[in-house]
Amino acid sequence: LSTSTNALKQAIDLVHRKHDAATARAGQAFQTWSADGAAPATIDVPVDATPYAYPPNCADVPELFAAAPCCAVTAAPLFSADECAFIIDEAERKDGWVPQEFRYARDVVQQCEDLPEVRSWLEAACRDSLFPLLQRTFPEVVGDGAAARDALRVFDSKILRYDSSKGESHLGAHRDGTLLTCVIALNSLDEYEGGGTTMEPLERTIRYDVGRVCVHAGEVRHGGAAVLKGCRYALVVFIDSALAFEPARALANEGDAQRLRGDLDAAAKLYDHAIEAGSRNELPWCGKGQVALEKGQFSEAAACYATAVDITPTHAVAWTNLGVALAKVGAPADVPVLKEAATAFQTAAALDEREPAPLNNLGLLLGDLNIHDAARDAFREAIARADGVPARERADLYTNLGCALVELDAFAEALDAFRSAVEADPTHQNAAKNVLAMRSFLASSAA
Ligand SMILES: O=C(O)CCC(=O)C(=O)O
Ligand SMILES: [Fe+2]
Repeated sequence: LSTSTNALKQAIDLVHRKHDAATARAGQAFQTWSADGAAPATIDVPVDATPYAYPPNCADVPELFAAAPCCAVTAAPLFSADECAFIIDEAERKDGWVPQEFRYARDVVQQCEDLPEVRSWLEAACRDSLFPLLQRTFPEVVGDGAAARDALRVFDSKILRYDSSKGESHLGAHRDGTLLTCVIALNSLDEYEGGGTTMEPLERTIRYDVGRVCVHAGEVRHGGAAVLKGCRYALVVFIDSALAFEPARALANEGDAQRLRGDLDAAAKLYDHAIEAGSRNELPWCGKGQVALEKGQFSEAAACYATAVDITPTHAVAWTNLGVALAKVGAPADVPVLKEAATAFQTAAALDEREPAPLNNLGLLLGDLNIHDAARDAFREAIARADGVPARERADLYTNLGCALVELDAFAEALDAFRSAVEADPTHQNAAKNVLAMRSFLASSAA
C-alpha cells in the first residue's frame, strides 16, 4: 500500500467508527426502534406515495439511489390535520424559534428534541409510518425486514417556520448531511402562497397539503421555496442508517466538523480523503476552498471553487466564494482576473435571486475599480433583496451604498443611505459616525 492509500484507509476507519458510535442505540435522542422480535418484517403504510423520477441522464444522482426516485410525496395525508395542529401549537407555545446558521437560510426553526410532546409523537410516527414509508420507497437503500427498518436513526429533527410577514421566507438550495430526509407539511396550502419543496434535478417545486410527507435522499439538491404570503410550517426529519456507511460523505462531513472547530489542517486532509474516496458532489471542494480562504491562500481557493462550480454549476454560494477568491487574486489591477470575479458574482446573483451577498461583493469590487455608478446600482439591488437578512448585514449594505453615493457627489442621497443604515441597526458604529460626518459636511458646504 502507498502512504496515501494507508492514510485514506485510516481516515475511513476513523469515520466508520464514528458512524457506528453515532448510530448505536445508546445515546439516541429519539427511541425509534421496536422491542426486539416485536415488529413484523413489513409494516403497511396506509397511503400511496407518488414517485418523482430523476430526469433521464441526470448527472447528479446520489450513488446509493441509482434505482430510486428523486423524491416521493404521499398521495394522501399520512398524519391528520389535528396531529399537525398540535405540533404547531406546542412549537408556538414554546416560541423558541431561532434562525438557521446557514448563509442560504431565511426560515426559523425549533428542535423537536426540545418539545416533549412532539418528541414522543415523532418516535411513534417514525416507528409506525415514516420508517415504513422510507423502507417502501427506498428498498435498496434501507434494506428489507424489521432489523433494517429498526437500524434507521433520527440524526436531527426540527420544525420550520416560513413566515412571509417576518421576512422568514425561504431556504436556498442545499444538500442535507444525512442519508434520507422526510418533510411533513404541517399546515394547509390555503394558509400560504408559494412555499413547498424545490427539487433541483426536477427543476420544480412540489407543494403538498397538511399531513402529507415528502421523502428524498439527503444528498439531492433541494430547498424550501419562498413563501410569498402567509406562513408555512413543516417538520423535517434527517435520518441515517446504522447499516449504511458512505465513506466519501462521512469524510466530507467530518471535514466540516473539524473546520468548524478551527482545525483547518485536519479539515483539509479529510476533504482530500473524501475526494479520493470517490465523492461525486462538490461539497469537499467547497470545504477545501473555505479552508484556503480562511488561510488566505486565494489562488488555491479559486481553483477549489472553480472545480466545485464545474461539478455543480447551480451552486450559488460556490460562485460567490469563487468571486471572493478571484477578487483577492486579481487585486489591485489584474483586470482580466477581476472581470472573472465580477462574472462569478453576477452568476451567483442570477442563480439565487433572493441573496444579496453576491451583489454586495460585486459593488465592493466595482468600487475598488472606481466604477462607482455600477457599484451604487449593485448595492441598491442587494438592498432590494435584504429583507430577512440580519440587521447588521442590512446596515452594511446601506453603508456601502452611502459610500458609493459620496464618490458620485450625491451627498443628500448618501445621507439618506447612512440614515437607513442606522435605522436598520442602531448599534452599527460606522453608520452613526457616517450620518454625523455627512451632516456636518452638508452644513459646511451650505454655509
Ligand atoms: O421546507 C422544505 O420543504 C425543505 C426543508 C429543508 O430542506 C431542510 O430543512 O433541510
Ligand atoms: Fe434540506
